[in-house]
Amino acid sequence: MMAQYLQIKAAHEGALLFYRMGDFYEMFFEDAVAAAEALDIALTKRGKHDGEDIPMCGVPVHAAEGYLLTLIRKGFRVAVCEQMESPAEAKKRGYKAIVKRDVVRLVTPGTLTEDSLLEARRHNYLAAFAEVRDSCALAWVDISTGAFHVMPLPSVRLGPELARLSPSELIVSEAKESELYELVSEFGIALTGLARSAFDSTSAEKRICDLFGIATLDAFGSFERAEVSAMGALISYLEITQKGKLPLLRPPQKESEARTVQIDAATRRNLELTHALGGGRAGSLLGLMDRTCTAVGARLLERRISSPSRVLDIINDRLDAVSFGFENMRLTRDLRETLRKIPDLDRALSRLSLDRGGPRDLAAIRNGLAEAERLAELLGPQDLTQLLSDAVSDLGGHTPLIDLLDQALVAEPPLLARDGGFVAPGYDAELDEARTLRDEGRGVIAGMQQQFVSDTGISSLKIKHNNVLGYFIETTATHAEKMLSAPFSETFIHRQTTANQVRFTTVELSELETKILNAGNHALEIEKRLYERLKTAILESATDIGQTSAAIAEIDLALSLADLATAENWVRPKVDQSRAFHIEGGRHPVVERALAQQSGDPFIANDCDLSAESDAANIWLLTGPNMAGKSTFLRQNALIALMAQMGSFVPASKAHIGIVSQLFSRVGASDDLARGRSTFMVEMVETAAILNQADDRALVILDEIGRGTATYDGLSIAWATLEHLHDVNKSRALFATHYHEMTALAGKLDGVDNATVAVKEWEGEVIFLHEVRKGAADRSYGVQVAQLAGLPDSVIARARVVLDALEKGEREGGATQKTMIDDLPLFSAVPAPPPPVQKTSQVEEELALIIPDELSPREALDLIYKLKEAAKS
Ligand SMILES: Nc1ncnc2c1ncn2[C@@H]1O[C@H](COP(=O)(O)OP(=O)(O)OP(=O)(O)O)[C@@H](O)[C@H]1O
Repeated sequence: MMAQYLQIKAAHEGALLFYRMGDFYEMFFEDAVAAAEALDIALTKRGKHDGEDIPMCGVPVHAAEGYLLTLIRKGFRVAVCEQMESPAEAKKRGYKAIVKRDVVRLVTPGTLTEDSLLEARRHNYLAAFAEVRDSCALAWVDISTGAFHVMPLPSVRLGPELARLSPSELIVSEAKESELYELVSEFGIALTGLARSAFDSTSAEKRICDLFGIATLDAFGSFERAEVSAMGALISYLEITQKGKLPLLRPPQKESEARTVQIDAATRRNLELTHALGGGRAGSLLGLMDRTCTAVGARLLERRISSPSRVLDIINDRLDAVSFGFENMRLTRDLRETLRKIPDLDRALSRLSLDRGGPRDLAAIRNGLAEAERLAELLGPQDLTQLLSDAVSDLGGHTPLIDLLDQALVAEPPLLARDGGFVAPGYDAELDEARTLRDEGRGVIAGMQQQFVSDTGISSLKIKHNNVLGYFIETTATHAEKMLSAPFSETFIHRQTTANQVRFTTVELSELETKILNAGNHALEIEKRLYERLKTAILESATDIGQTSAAIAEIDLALSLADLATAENWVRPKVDQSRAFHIEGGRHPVVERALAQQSGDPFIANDCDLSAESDAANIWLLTGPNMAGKSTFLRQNALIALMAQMGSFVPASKAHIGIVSQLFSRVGASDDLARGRSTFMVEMVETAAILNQADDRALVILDEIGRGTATYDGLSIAWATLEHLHDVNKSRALFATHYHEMTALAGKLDGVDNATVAVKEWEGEVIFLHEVRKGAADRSYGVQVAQLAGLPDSVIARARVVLDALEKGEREGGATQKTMIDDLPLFSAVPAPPPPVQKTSQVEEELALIIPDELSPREALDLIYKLKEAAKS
């Protein structure tokens, strides 16, 4: 057996081998050591190899999925090796024959299909990046849904695309593995190197044609060599991991960077589009916007947020659909009730195609398609928008399949086909008979016993069962003679005589016995056969079911956005080809929700107008105190543009947006120590990317550029950056800064306006109004904010003295500033107040004296009144 293990293991280097032995997957040698640690399970040993103990650990087959998930999350790949025959079959080949085993599947992060291993509301992409001569391409699939896409992609754009798609695994040629390692690991993606041959574009073309059963790739459009190579590599990897059983993929859809808003990785992170800075979905725009009722709808929402469109017709079609839902809220509610009942058709289909499905997947298809027809009935009579009417026409046409599944399946089938019990009674006569025999076997036997009693006249005759004889007829020895002579001896065949009993069988009884014993197995076999038949019927309609599923996703998304817009009081934006950017009463959706939940404070809505003449810039230079709401304002405007272009209503009272082609944001500072970059370096790298790429259709938000270095260096960089954005990039931009000197630029550059976030000063404290107004701020109120944050009073007092001195110095001219600093009163000038002594209150003192166990209920109540009084004074 070890020889077999080692041979299989050698063919699957780099993966943990789950070696099936009966009801367990066992692991040996270093696999066992690694898995035991990763799974926190016991490490034992079994036998010896080369004189050494063999380390071993195992997981039960029925619980294997959970362990698989942990291993995959921890970065392992797992080769699942099954027994290909039963031990009895092996024995037939010889007493010492080893059960045949083979790897049936290689489980990797990008090739998961089980519900328990996947997030229902997120795609799980496997991507491949290929380079052919000077051109490159990226292809990606989600084998759990069949989605398949490809696009040409210059290698410099790989990072942003990986950030957009966030695949679980990326395949590259072995030669590129080390070059891309750093980039890919930054996104937490598993990197897999494949031999160059997997990327060969000539054999790739054949592989794609074979998969889809087409003669030439032209059937799907025209593709560059690099695209073909990337798609071919994906398919060849699927062949390796799925051991030849290929998932049901849709024909590859060609995507183009030119059709979606370009958003780089840093901007995605900063704007917290699909993940909050803390890492999770909660707190992100996606988390806030997701009101979808179906998993397919949720996945579509994530795709839309990650890839807002810049094609006007597409945007308006989507907005029309949301408007329909918005204007027909009652119908929307009814439709959403129906949508909630629709299971994940795509994932059920994919499991069925890979033979990893079960009866519940059959039922999921039946229920989903039936509800889709219901949706079509509700929507059919309406005056629909283009997108919705296209979707509705893809919902129906499944009646024969639904009828078939309806008749064939019970209402709530079990998970596994193995145990049977999913085919409805009355569907198959043979199955019904087999089940009757199995379930009512005792009843049938009892009937037979009755018959024998009346035939023989022996009232004590019984039919019994034991493990040696099976079913037998038993009479007391007194009737032996009668039974053993004609005419009964012709029917009753003697089996055994004991001290007091004689036992017989009959042809009829042994036939019935065989039938009963086999009935269970027979019923299971029939059910398995029917399962295969139903599965085939479904897979034959896979393309249509896929289309229905896509239509469900579109309808769900449009209605969920309508529901959201109604609940959150959002409006339909006007989107056109102009260079307008005019928002009235704009809000930051996530901050607004957080305020409502935490403090109940209202969010202050603000206007923003960056509308620019053709080929000119329009930039707002935003100054204002710390904590006033500058970053929030910047982000909310970027988010509003993005939401409008993904086809959603927006958090504003009015919005007019001329198509934005690129969105850039440089907000907040973060170190990138892992890549050896300081805060300031990261800031400069990101700013450089913006200045090198932004065009006159870009929307740029820059927050406190230059703050990570010395004041004058920072100011100079910020100044020059703003000028470049204005003169060269000509973008629409929002620029927040604490360098008040920069407000002078508004007078010099046509397209620059000053804006500020208002605060009120009251009794030495700042009150944040969060109102954005035209004009410049005079100061930053940093010291007041520091005081709010709880800096020790001594530090605040000292900071005020230093600030006064510095400001005085500045008023009197920069040259004298050094003298002013030298002249700063030393600490002795402002005696530091003694550190505050923690005073114990009267209530606390009294509390300390209480011995609770010695109090009667009455005394305890009196004490509470007393303490409450004391607390008031
Ligand atoms: N329009 C608004 N209405 C209500 N509250 C707001 C608004 N804008 C911001 N806030 C609140 O003020 C807090 C600070 O906002 P923000 O971080 O945008 O300030 P900032 O001016 O960028 O500060 P800093 O200059 O210190 O980075 C937010 O967390 C939010 O709670």
